[in-house]
Amino acid sequence: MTRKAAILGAGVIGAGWAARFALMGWDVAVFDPSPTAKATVEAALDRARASLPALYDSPLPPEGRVTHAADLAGAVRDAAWIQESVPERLDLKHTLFQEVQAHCSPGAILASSTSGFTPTELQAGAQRPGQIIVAHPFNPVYLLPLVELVGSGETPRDLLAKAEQVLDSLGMAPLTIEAEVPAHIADRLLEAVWREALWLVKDGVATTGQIDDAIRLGFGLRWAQMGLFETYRIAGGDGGMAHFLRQFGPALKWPWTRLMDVPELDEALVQKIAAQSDTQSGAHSIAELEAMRDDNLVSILRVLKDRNAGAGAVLRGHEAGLALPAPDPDTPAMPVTLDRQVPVTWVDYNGHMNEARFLQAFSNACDQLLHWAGMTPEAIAAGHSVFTVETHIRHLDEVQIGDRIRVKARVIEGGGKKFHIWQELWVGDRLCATGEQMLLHVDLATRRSAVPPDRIANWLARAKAAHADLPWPEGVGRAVGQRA
Ligand SMILES: NC(=O)C1=CN([C@@H]2O[C@H](COP(=O)(O)OP(=O)(O)OC[C@H]3O[C@@H](n4cnc5c(N)ncnc54)[C@H](O)[C@@H]3O)[C@@H](O)[C@H]2O)C=CC1
Ligand SMILES: C[N+](C)(C)CC(=O)CC(=O)[O-]
Repeated sequence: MTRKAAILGAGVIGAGWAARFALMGWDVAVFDPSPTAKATVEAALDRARASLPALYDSPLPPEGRVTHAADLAGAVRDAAWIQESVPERLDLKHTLFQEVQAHCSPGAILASSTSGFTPTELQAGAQRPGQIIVAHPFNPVYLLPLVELVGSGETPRDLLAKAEQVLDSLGMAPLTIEAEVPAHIADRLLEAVWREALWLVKDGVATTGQIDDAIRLGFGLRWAQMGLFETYRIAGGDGGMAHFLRQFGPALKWPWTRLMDVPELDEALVQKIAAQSDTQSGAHSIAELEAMRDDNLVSILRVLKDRNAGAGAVLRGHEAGLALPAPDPDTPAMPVTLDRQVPVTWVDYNGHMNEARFLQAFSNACDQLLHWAGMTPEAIAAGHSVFTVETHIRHLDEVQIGDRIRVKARVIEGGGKKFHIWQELWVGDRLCATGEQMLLHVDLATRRSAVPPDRIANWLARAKAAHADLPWPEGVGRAVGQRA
């Protein structure tokens, strides 16, 4: 499959898709007649570059090329994935699909971002109905993994399977929905909450700020990691879900909510909500709010990744496929042991990468080298590990948020009980830090030093021999306060 995506409509959602595809290495052709489309895509790319790579501890593929096509035919030609994100109007989408199918490959995936239309509605009047599916994303598309994937009876199963594969490769989480219903799953839930929130404001029960606090200070934190059913199972105590349903079930019929009743969005209500929203958030521009949202999402997602929970589990799975290739230990060059972007969470009050993060980078890079040498989770489970006994870090230049850092390693001593490693942290051609560490191989049963298993010993001894003729690094063996 060629890795070219066509993005039709480049507003909030189309620009987000363009950024997600491009940062995952796809070439992207955008078609949107609006004179502001280019700027919207550029802004989304900037936000994505500042956030998406920061989710990962491995390098993303080289960024794809983003071009703006003069016409729709030029955009969709040769594209393997065509993503429609024009306004939510069925007539507009029908006209667009007819033109797309006249020019695109019949094998291409033709996906709609629609929030509410079903595939059967979208396919009406199409030349090849089975080619059109729903791939409903969430804003910001370059950070949130969920995509609701829906086909109709006309949709070949292998097309959905292919779509799932592509979305997986983009680091996204396709949720394939068998039933065709208006608004799929997530927007039905969101609409119920949204309707209720509008009533609370209209009835003067709560302000927009109070409602947002009620979500973000409480159940919003639970939903990000456990969703609704798992959370309520716990709320049933040891009696679990059955007890929860018996206890709170009756409230559903009292009822606590306004159910399907929709408040009239007359000018007075629009003004009331808009004024409250201005008071709540008007001090910030939309761009500032987007940056805050993205920084917070990156931090939340990274914590979830560490805990392998919720969307963090998706990230982990995707990252496993992005790992650096293992080097040949006999190569007479320092291998790159870490290649990543500096995330916002690594920056301190001085506005640069905090000293503790240099140790983290060197520690992760050292673990990577040892992993290549054979110190795998299985080897560790069998009792073979290392303990660090000494570390010396020199900070030679500042590292900023978003910088791409590369660590290179040299094995000075290896193969026996001692493992002496020299590491250099580079940003482009700037050497920003060096780290020198002495580690001891240990037997985890006795927790005392021991020679490593042959496989690990041989790999490290070969790397040491391969590195031996490299120029001796300036700074090896330095101590704090040493006279020049
Ligand atoms: N905004 C949101 O939160 C979400 C929206 N969606 C869905 O994504 C779709 C797009 O929504 P938004 O990005 O919010 O809309 P938007 O209004 O921000 O962007 C729509 C873009 O389509 C362009 N456009 C209009 N006619 C076109 C045509 N014939 N060919 C190419 N481009 C054309 C417009 O110039 C505009 O840039 C809708 O179907 C919506 O339901 C899905 C998930 C979330
Ligand atoms: C408001 N909306 C229906 C367009 C929202 C979505 O479709 C998904 C989202 O990102 O919340």
